[in-house]
Amino acid sequence: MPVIQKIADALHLHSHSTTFDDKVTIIFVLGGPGAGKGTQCARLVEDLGFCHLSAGDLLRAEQHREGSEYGQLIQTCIKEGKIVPMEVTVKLLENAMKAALADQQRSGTGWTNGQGRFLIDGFPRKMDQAEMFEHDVGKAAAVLYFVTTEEIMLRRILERGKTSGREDDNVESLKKRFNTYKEQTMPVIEHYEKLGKVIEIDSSFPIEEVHKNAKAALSPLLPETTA
Ligand SMILES: Nc1ncnc2c1ncn2[C@@H]1O[C@H](COP(=O)(O)OP(=O)(O)OP(=O)(O)O)[C@@H](O)[C@H]1O
Ligand SMILES: O=c1ccn([C@@H]2O[C@H](COP(=O)(O)O)[C@@H](O)[C@H]2O)c(=O)[nH]1
Repeated sequence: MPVIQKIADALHLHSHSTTFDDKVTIIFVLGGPGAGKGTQCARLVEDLGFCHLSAGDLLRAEQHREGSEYGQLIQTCIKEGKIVPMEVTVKLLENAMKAALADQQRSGTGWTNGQGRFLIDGFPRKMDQAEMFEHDVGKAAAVLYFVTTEEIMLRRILERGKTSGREDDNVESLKKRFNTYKEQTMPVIEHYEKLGKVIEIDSSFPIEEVHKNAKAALSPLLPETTA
């Protein structure tokens, strides 16, 4: 984002609207590879009616979509643990959010009168993505941050790699993913920490215990459903 635009935004010199307003609750979900983000998002979908969008899953689907101009680029980035250019990922997320909000089948808690609630899993992994998403798409209410040791993450990913078929669930790719995480994603977490938006959950414990803690921390942030 150009500096002049940042200053204008900070001073509220012009009004700028995002694609989604505050009827839509957006929670970013971060944590190292294998911290348990996807597992916990699935449990929160069951309990709190979230729509779960994994940036990695959307990228893998785009990689395999016939006719995609980004297939090769995405494949290389994923294998190397690099971040795909933000324009691609932000657009995929925005489209998926629009589709979920337009989906007539989706109803119930948090999904009436234009309301919606999203867990955006594995995103933003880099500051430029965070800035672009919040400027164009919508504001994040909080960042759910799952933390455990590198040893536990390594063990979980290598176990998952036996059946996942993922090209990056191996020691070589994992080392690169850990590096990218430390160099590019940690600054994102620090940024949101300064804004008081980070909910940190220790994900070293069994799945149900982690879920109980995550659910208790998130529930108060969710708006009442309007009739
Ligand atoms: N609390 C837990 N205890 C034990 N195993 C777990 C726990 N949470 C997740 N797992 C297992 O660890 C593996 C990684 O979990 P998951 O896919 O949820 O991680 P992730 O953070 O989404 O990883 P990535 O960012 O690489 O996609 C999975 O096989 C999952 O079943
Ligand atoms: O915003 C994002 C999210 C992910 N990626 C790439 O995808 C892989 C796998 O992500 P998972 O969350 O582990 O499924 C990640 O290592 C990046 O290469 C991305 O570029 N941008």
